[in-house]
Amino acid sequence: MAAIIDGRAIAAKLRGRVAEEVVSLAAEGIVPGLAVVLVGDDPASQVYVRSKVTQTLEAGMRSFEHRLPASTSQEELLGFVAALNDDDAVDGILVQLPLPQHIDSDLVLDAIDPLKDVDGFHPVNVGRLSTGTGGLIPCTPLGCMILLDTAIDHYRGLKAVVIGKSNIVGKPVAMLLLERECTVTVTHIATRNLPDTVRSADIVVVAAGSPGLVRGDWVKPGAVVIDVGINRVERDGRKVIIGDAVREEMDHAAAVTPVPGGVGPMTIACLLSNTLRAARRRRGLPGAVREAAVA
Ligand SMILES: Nc1nc(=O)c2c([nH]1)NC[C@@H]1CN(c3ccc(C(=O)N[C@@H](CCC(=O)O)C(=O)O)cc3)C=[N+]21
Ligand SMILES: [Mg+2]
Repeated sequence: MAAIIDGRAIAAKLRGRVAEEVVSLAAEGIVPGLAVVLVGDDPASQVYVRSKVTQTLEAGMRSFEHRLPASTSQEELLGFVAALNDDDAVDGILVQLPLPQHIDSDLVLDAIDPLKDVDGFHPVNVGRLSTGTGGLIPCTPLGCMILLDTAIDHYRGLKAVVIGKSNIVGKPVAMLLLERECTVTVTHIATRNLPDTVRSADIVVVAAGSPGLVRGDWVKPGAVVIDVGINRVERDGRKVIIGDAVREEMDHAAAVTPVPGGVGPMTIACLLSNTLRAARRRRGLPGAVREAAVA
């Protein structure tokens, strides 16, 4: 039977550690603050932003929630980001994606102060990740690594197959696996013989946004499967959330993450940890939770 990696419990533990560090920072008169900017009224985004705000407050940090109308112009949003860059109470800035069609998200991400870029999407942080020179690491990939750490002691030489090549998950998680000296193959929707490639993997990270893509016979016995997919589908007339892997077919895996309750909760816990890290870094204080969580 595959072990089920309990993302909810591991995320709760990480949030607890962040909260403890927030208490010790408060003794030095520092309260980390996270600004979350939501443009428009996408229902899924509203739910995520609500969780982010609640969990930020629960960790003892300041939350600045900004809801802007869908009609906000690119110039207005850029001006807004500039003001948050200049606001000393703001340690972390997250602009919720996706943005409305008329806004160029790359321009907006480029405008965020890299030191406050808790999503790790700014080109400076992307570059720092690829050269292994510090910087802020994207939350979902960081969460994947913390979950993997519960199932894997030695990464060196293991074969990792990433399915998905997004800037948000696929590419950065590949970099983190490479950093651990895995042999990394990044695959995607155009990859030929995808099942055969996946069958060679000791570690499978699937972030394809394709419900039930990874079947049991794609997965080598003893492999670890990290499922990043969050797909809202209808099953027997009920709306449910499923991942990119068919979990009922994964008994022969060593460990798998559930959906929900796997990677998702880790994403927000890592956002809080990145905010704490940004607050320390900006003041020239040494590291934060991440070093302890991802050695
Ligand atoms: N700038 C930016 N940064 C993000 O990090 C970002 C974003 N934009 N846009 C949307 C995606 C999605 N995302 C999730 C966060 C938490 C869960 C989560 O907590 N999921 C739970 C609940 C799932 C549910 O009920 O919807 C779970 O998987 O168990 C999922 C997805 C962050 N995102
Ligand atoms: Mg999940």
